[in-house]
Amino acid sequence: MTSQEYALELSDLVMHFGAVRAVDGVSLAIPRGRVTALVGESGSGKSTVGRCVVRLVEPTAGTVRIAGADVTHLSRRQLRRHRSDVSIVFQDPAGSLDPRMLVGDIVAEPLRLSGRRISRRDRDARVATELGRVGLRAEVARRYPHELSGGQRQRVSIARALISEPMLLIADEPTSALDVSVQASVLNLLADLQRDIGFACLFITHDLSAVEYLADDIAVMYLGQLVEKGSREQIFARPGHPYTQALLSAAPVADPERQRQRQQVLLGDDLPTALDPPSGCRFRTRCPLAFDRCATEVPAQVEYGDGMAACHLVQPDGTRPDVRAADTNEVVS
Ligand SMILES: Nc1ncnc2c1ncn2[C@@H]1O[C@H](COP(=O)(O)OP(=O)(O)OP(=O)(O)O)[C@@H](O)[C@H]1O
Repeated sequence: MTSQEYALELSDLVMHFGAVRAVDGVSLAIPRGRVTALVGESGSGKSTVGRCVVRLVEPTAGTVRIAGADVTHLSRRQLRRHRSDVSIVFQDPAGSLDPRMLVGDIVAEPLRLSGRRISRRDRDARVATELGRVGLRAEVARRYPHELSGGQRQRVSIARALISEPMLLIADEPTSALDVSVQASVLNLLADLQRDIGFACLFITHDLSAVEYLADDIAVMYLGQLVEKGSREQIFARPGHPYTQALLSAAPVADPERQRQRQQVLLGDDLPTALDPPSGCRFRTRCPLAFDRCATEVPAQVEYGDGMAACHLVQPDGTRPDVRAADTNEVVS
């Protein structure tokens, strides 16, 4: 693939906040029209990757390319005007929508900021179309955010993000602040819109099961680094990295029979800090399979199936460890 065929390319992206190594050398490419889920626990650096892409923060090092163009050092203003547009939907719609603005003005804001002239009538028509696309009636344009439910507000955020027809959408935990009862409908809406419109998407989530029907590819992040990448099929069927295996074992399974039979690997809550990550493999302090080499040698990213895994126990011939077989760990059935 040439650079143009990727909606997003991150090369060795680094974002340090002082001594906090939030993102520490992430390389990732999303082809146009495809969805990559970026998964990992809270604090692993996922949101910071998304914020670097839309330039809410300026990366410490590395490059961000959108549709082949290096946008790493453009100002946010320049980025906005860039032909290859990128939008973001945040976790909390209440915090990201200005409470003093009417919904219609919120949704139309990207059109105003783009600097292109557009008549009031065309603008209102675009807003009505966009609200319709996300399942809201046109009258909602004359309401304020506080008059809407959480799910409706997140639909407004999605309408605002899509009105400028971005090639790339960053969706940062778009359903995790919502009531469980509406999470699925917002997730389905995003999946339908992505299929209809065909934008590329970086879908940030801590919940692997949420991406099973949405993602083409999955990238797994741990303490600022990617530990595994691969197609959705491969990650679910043959996860290579012990961390991916543990995350999958913790995700709820719909089938009660499978849920009973599977083994869950408990990692505990003791995620080390990004201030002082462990030497060698960063996952080793929680890995049930860690051995001497893991403390001294940073694992290389080896080719594994259709992606990569960074673990001393994964081999390019497809050999992989199995965390459930580890007898040194708390393994529960
Ligand atoms: N502006 C900031 N200043 C200092 N540290 C920050 C800043 N933003 C993020 N961090 C730190 O960077 C690390 C990664 O945070 P980030 O929010 O990217 O993780 P995350 O995986 O998205 O988690 P969450 O799901 O909780 O948002 C954390 O240790 C966090 O405390």
